[in-house]
Amino acid sequence: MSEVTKDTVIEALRKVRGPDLEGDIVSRNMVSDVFIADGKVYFSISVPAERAKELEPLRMAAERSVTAIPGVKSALVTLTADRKAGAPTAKPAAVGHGHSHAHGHAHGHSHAPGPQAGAVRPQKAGVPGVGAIIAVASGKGGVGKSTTAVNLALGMLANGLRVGILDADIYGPSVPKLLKISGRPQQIENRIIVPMENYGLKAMSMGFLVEEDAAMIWRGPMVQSAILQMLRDVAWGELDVLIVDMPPGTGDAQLTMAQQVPLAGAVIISTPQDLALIDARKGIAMFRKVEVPLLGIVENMSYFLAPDTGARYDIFGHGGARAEAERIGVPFLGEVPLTMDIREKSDAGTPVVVSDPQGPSALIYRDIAKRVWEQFTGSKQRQAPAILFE
Ligand SMILES: Nc1ncnc2c1ncn2[C@@H]1O[C@H](COP(=O)(O)OP(=O)(O)OP(=O)(O)O)[C@@H](O)[C@H]1O
Repeated sequence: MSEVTKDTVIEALRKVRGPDLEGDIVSRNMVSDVFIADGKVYFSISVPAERAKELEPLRMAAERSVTAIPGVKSALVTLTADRKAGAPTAKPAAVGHGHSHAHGHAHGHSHAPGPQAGAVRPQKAGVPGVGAIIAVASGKGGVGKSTTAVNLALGMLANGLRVGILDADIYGPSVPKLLKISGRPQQIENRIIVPMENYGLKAMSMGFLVEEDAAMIWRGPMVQSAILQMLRDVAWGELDVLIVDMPPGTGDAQLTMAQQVPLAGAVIISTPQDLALIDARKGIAMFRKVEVPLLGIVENMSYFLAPDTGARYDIFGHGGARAEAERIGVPFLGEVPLTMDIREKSDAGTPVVVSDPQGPSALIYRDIAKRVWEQFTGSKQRQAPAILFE
């Protein structure tokens, strides 16, 4: 069977008429970049936000015409909200999110303030009902990012917030295991799926959707598209905060993700070692580049706590992350020791914050959760004057 190419897809889309039957969607510049992998085609069509519902048939027509191409297994087409002509295009000042393209799904459920809702600078559309999306990231793998993300999310929940977690680590999803969730999420209407849940925490992960290793062959654009779908096509409900467990590292994929997800802030996890700190620095530079506020650094595996005596051993160069945070002017959020219970309870899918909620490790995570939230609300206040709709 012949390989499907972008050109064949674009040719097919030239036959789809634009809104009001004027021209076609390709010549009217409404089609995003087209991603093709394994016979599956992904792209979006930008339409004016207020016409999204009415233009649903256009989306369906595009999907049909692409599915009809020989060799195409399926097509996933989404509508994204277009920016109104004349909307401000200036580059954002101190905060804002660089991107002028609104990624909001426009089919029906979008009531989030779009970039045209009176905003002084362009904003990525948020996720309706979700107060803040906060990334947990690390400059490199293996520093305990996922363990910290899960316990931080549960710590925020324990502190009284409504919380969800999105596992954006497509190649090595760990949230299903860390939260002991198996099975597949339910689909409700029109591709919208219900998040899984355990310990009161709503969760979404590629691990729930595809067989293990299936995602390994995916290329960057598919990964981004999958993450944006897990963000926007999931019935998250009302949440104060959605924690995003980012893929480790600071490559192009991470950068694109940091740009595309409407992040309210980022938390960097590092171990105290020099090498990890160099990587953490790269992580910080990445978020600065895309103008996502840095809520702070957590030092993981900061010191060792002996299981029997509770004695503390500073064997990892403890304090490195705090010193680094001070040096570069980023808040320091706290130190998590290396302990047997954190490791064993994570492996068992019963994170310390829920399995031993009054234990010393749980209290440390709750304290960090409190600081992250304080930093977020603080940074929101600092941003407020520039955002009219708030
Ligand atoms: N504070 C801690 N004390 C003890 N063990 C820990 C701690 N933090 C993480 N670990 C353990 O370290 C290992 C790596 O943690 P985790 O999977 O969270 O790292 P990660 O940075 O998300 O890794 P990757 O980026 O490769 O997915 C796990 O076995 C985890 O249980």
